[in-house]
Amino acid sequence: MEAKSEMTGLIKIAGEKKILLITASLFSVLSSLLQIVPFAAVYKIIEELLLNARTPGSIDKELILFWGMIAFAALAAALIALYIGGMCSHIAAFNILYQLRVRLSEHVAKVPMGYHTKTATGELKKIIEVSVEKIEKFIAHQLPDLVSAVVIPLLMLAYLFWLDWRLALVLLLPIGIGFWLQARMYGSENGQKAYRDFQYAVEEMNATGVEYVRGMPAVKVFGISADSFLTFKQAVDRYRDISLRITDLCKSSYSLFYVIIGSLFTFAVPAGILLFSGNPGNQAFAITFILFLVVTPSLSAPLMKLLYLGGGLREIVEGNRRIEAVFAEPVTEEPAVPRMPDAYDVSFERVAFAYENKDSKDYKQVLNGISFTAKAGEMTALVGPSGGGKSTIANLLLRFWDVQEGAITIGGVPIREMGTEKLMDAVSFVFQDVHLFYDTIEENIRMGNTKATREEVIKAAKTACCHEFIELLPQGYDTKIGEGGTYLSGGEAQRIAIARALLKDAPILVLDEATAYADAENEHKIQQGLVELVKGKTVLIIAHRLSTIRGAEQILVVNQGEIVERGTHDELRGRGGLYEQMWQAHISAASWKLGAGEGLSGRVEVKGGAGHE
Ligand SMILES: Nc1ncnc2c1ncn2[C@@H]1O[C@H](COP(=O)(O)OP(=O)(O)OP(=O)(O)O)[C@@H](O)[C@H]1O
Repeated sequence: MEAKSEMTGLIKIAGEKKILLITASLFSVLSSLLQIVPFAAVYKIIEELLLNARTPGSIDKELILFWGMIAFAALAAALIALYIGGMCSHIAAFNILYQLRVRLSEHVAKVPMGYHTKTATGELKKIIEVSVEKIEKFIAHQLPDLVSAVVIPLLMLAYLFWLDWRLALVLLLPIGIGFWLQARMYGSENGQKAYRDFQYAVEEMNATGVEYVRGMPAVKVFGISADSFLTFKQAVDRYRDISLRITDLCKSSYSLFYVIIGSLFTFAVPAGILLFSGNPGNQAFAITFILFLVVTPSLSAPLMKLLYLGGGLREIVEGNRRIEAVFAEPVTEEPAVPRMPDAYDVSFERVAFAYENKDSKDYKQVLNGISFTAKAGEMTALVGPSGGGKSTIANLLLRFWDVQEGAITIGGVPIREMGTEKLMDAVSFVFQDVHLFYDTIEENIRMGNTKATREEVIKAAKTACCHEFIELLPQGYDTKIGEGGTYLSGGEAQRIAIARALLKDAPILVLDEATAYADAENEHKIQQGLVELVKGKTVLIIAHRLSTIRGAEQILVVNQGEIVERGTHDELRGRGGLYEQMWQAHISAASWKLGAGEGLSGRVEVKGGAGHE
């Protein structure tokens, strides 16, 4: 049933360019028909030669020349028809490719942001690039080929039946057996599973191979070559095993198919001799028999092609299944009339959330009874051990996923009722992993507010402490990121993200403090940029360095999906709980560092706090 719906999807896609595809198929059939004409011409020539074999002088040379010209003209016309058919199928294919990619992109833009995890993004990239490309190849090349691979043998067989149905019937038998063997093999559950496994094994091997090469620096630095190579090796081993399994499964039916279809004329020979021996004087039969011997080898080629094209078809059916799976991904529910709040307090009310494992359909509970209010104009910090659920809380505010229990509101309006667009207008975020687009620095900053002037972009860049390093780039603000070896450091990229957020100037700000940029100068500059950014906003910050959020109006300690402590820095320190332990750990780690930093509250503080000189 599944395979049927996959084929339906494929036909639906192809149906969008029906006229072009029908034209392509008609020209392909016309070309196939024209390719048969030379055989008829040869038949006529052989007939003329044999009928006058005893008196060569009476051979009608003009007739031979005529049929020779017909054969040539038919071949030339077949080529032209093939060309026109190919053009139509290519135009259809590229249009379908374009529409499919646009529709896929539009759809994934509407699915919840939580869908775009690293694995899903990799998978999506593969679907948009590889699977869609395969459909293009199939429509542009294989569909016309498929039409002619079906039509040519059918026409040839019809012609052979017309010439001599007995001999044609003898040919039909091995063809039937050959295809029955193939259908039995590929149609079996075993065959289909092996084929699916094979595709996954190829993809896994490619992916781990790329990962292995990409991770080479880490592999060398940490001397983990054996481990990282192991994953790749295991993928190659799996590919080898499944290839052997498929070979084992296919070897008899494929060899038989190849031998039978490749030597069709050997079936015609004994039958022909048998029929001829019954009536040795039948010259007309002798001519027909010779023609059978000439035509049957040409019948094998399209039949073999049919088998090869069947393989291509299976591949795109699998690709189409994945495309359909993306379209089946539910989109974020949008309200009919989006509501915009008039205040910007953020409230979580008894929020519970579990991640769904799509493969096993299991749920992993990560948040329970989360309730807090982040007041407008104040900073609320989320701290706590790794894996406690801080990022999940921040992501839920951005509607990466919808909560399963409780509600999240902004100024009293549930975020579901605001709609994605209005929610995105109200919230800016600066994550640890900053994505920079292949565009100029100026445009990368302007993404925060597409209407901003160049002066406003520069002002934001200055506030975010980016201006200096941008000015040093070859073309300043017009430098394209990723071109001519221009790449930014992690710290510089984060400052660009801060400039973007400054330009956007949304009333709510979600910050995931960077942990990676240990270099003191970068860190100091990021902090400076942030001080400006957070002014007057509802700030929700995931803090990894407690010194950054000492001045926060509210600190929430998140552990194992629950808020276990809440208060200001001084209140929490006095309680001697998890926060105090974290603080002690923080200052003993910080005491190893030298230099001064500035907290987000704007207060200058000495790294390491008490006990550090
Ligand atoms: N996309 C996801 N799918 C499934 N589980 C997830 C996903 N993202 C996070 N988790 C799990 O949810 C739990 C909470 O993770 P979360 O990233 O929210 O914690 P965190 O406190 O922000 O951690 P860290 O400080 O290390 O970033 C963890 O057990 C994590 O493995």
